[in-house]
Amino acid sequence: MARHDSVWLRIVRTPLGACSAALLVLVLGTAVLAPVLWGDQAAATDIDALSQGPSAAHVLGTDSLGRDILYRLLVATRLSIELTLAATIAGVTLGLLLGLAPFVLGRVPGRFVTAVVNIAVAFPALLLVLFFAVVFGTTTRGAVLALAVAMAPFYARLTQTLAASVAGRDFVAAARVAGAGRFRTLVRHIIPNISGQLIINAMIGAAGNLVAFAGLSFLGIGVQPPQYDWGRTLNEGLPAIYTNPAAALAPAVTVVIAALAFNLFGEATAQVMGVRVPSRRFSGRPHQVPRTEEPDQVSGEPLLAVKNLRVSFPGRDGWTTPVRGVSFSMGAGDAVGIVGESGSGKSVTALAVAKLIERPGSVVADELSFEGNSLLGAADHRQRRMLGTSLAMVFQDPMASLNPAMKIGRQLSEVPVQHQGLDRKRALDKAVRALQAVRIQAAARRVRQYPHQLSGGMRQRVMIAMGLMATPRLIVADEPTTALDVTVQWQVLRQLQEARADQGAGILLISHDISVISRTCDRVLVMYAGRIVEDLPTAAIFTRASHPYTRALLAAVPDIETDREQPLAVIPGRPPEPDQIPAGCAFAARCPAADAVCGSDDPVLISIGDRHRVACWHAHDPEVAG
Ligand SMILES: Nc1ncnc2c1ncn2[C@@H]1O[C@H](COP(=O)(O)OP(=O)(O)OP(=O)(O)O)[C@@H](O)[C@H]1O
Repeated sequence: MARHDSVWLRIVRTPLGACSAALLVLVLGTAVLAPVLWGDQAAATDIDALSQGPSAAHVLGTDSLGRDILYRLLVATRLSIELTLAATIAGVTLGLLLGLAPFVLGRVPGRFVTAVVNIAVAFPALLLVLFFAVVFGTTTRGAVLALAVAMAPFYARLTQTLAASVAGRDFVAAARVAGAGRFRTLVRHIIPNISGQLIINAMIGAAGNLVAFAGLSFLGIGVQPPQYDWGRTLNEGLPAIYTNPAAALAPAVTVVIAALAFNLFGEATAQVMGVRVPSRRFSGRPHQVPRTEEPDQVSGEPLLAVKNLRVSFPGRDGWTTPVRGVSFSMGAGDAVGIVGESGSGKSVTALAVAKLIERPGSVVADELSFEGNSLLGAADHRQRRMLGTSLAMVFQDPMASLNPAMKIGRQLSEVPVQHQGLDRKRALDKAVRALQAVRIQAAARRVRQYPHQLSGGMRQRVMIAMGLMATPRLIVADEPTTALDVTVQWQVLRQLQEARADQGAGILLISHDISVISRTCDRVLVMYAGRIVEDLPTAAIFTRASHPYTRALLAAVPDIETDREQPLAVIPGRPPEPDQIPAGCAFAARCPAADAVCGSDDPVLISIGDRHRVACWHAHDPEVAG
C-alpha cells in the first residue's frame, strides 16, 4: 500500500500530474454527482424559452425544447465517461486476449492470430470504427462494441511486444525450467510485468476513445435519443451555431478538456513510473569531494588521463557518488587492471571513461581525457567519431550488448561503414577477417548468423572482434570473462593480449578476480568504495602489496598450496553502500589494522615507492605491509 501511495504522491507532485489529476477529479466528480444534483433541471422543458441564447437563467442558453444546455452538459458527463470506460476496458481486454493468444496456443494457431492482428493494425482505426458501428447497429451498445473491436488490434500488438520483451528475461526461463506451464508462466510472470504499461497506455487511449465516442454520437451512430452524451449534445447544438454559438462550442470544449484530463494524467503516470523524474531535491549539483591524490607516473603523453573523477547518480534521498575521486593515467599500449569487490565502482569508472554515463548521472573530474581530447561535457559529433574509432568496449554480457535481431556480420560492419566509409561488401569482408583474427571457425558462415546461434565464448570474441574493427587505441573490457568457463576465459584473455601486441592497443581490464588481472595486466588498481586504495605493478602484487584490503583480496584467492581442509579465507563484513560511506577510511570497519585515526581521517593515495601508490595510514607499518 505504501508503495502505491508513494507512486500517486510522486505523480501529483509533478506540475503535469497535479494539473491533470485535478482536472480528472473534476471530470469524474461531475460524472458521479451531476445526474443526482441536476438530473431534473436537465430534463425540464420550458416552452417559453425555446432555443434561447445565454442569459442569467440559462448560462449557455436552451435547446429547441427549452432545456438548459449547461445542465444537460453536466449530466451528460456520466454517460460519456461510462461509455468511454466501457469501450476502453472491452478493447484492452480483447487486445490482451489476442496479444497473449500466441503464447498459449500452439505455433500454427498463434501465427494465425498474429497475422490477423498485423492485418487489422494496418487499417486506419477510424475506418474500422465506422465499419463496426454499422455492423453492430447504430445503438449505444453497438458503438461501444465498435470502438472496442476497432482498438483491440492496437492493444493486441502492444501486448505482444511487451510480452515478448518479458518472455525473454531470465526469470521466465527459470520458471520454465522449474516446470511452469505456458498458462501459469503467463499468469504468474508475464501479465504482472506488462500490466502497468498496459494500464498507462489504456489511460492515454481513453482520451482518444472519448473523442471517438463523441464523434459517433455526433454523427448519429452512437448514443440515441432520449439518452444524451456530449456528442449528442453537440449534435443538437450545432444547428443553432449562428444564433447561439455556445450551444455547439461548450460540448466541444468539454470533450477536449475531459480528453486532456485522461491523456495528461496518463502521460504524468508514464513519466513517474517509466522514467525516473528527478525531484526538486536533485536540482542541485552532486556533492563535490576535494581530493589531492598524488599523480601516477606515465612516461610520455598519456593515452588516458583521469584526475579526481567523480560520478554521481540521483537517488531517493539525494545524490550518491559511487566513484569518489579516482585518479590514474595510462600510456599507449599499457594494460591496466581494476580490481575490487562488487559495488566498488569499477564499472562506473569504465563507463565514465567510455563516456557512457547517461543523464541524470553526473560525471565531473579535474581532467578526463583520451588521446589529449577532453571527455568532459556533452559529446559532439567529432568526439563520438573519435571514441567510435579509437575506443572499444567489451561488456560482461555479450548477449545483452549484441543486437539479437541483427546478424553478426551486419553488426560488425557498422563501424567500418559509419566511420571508415567502406561499402557493405568490403565491410563484411573485413568482419570475416576480424572473426578469423579472434579464432572463430567458419567465420564466413558465422557472419550470416544471429547472436543466439553462437556460444557464449564465441559471442564474447565477437565483441572483441567488433572492438578491433577500427584499430582501437584503448580496449575497455568490463568483466569480459566472468560468465565463461575457465578454458574459454583464457582464450578470450589471450585475444585481448594479442590485440595489444598486434595493434598496440591499451587495455583497461575490469575484474573482481585478482588472478585474471595479475596474468593479463602490467599494473593493477585496487578499488574500494569508489576510490583507488592501491596502485602497483602486477609483478609486485604478491611481494609489495601494502593495503590491508589488497592483501585480503590476495588471501581470498585459492592456490595450489591452499589447504583444502580449511575453509577459504574471506574478507569479513561488506563494503559500504555509496550513500553510506563512513567518515575516515571506508575500509576501517573491516580492517584488522584499523585504529582511531582510520575511523576519523580518510587517507589519500600517496606514492610510497616506484610506481606504487597506497591510501592507508599503516602502509609503512611492517606488520600491516607484511
Ligand atoms: N545508473 C546508476 N544509478 C545509480 N547507482 C548506480 C548506477 N550504476 C551503478 N550504480 C551504483 O554504483 C555502485 C558501483 O557500481 P559498479 O557497477 O561500478 O560496481 P562494480 O565495482 O563494477 O561491481 P560489479 O563487480 O558487481 O559489477 C553500486 O553501488 C551501484 O549500485
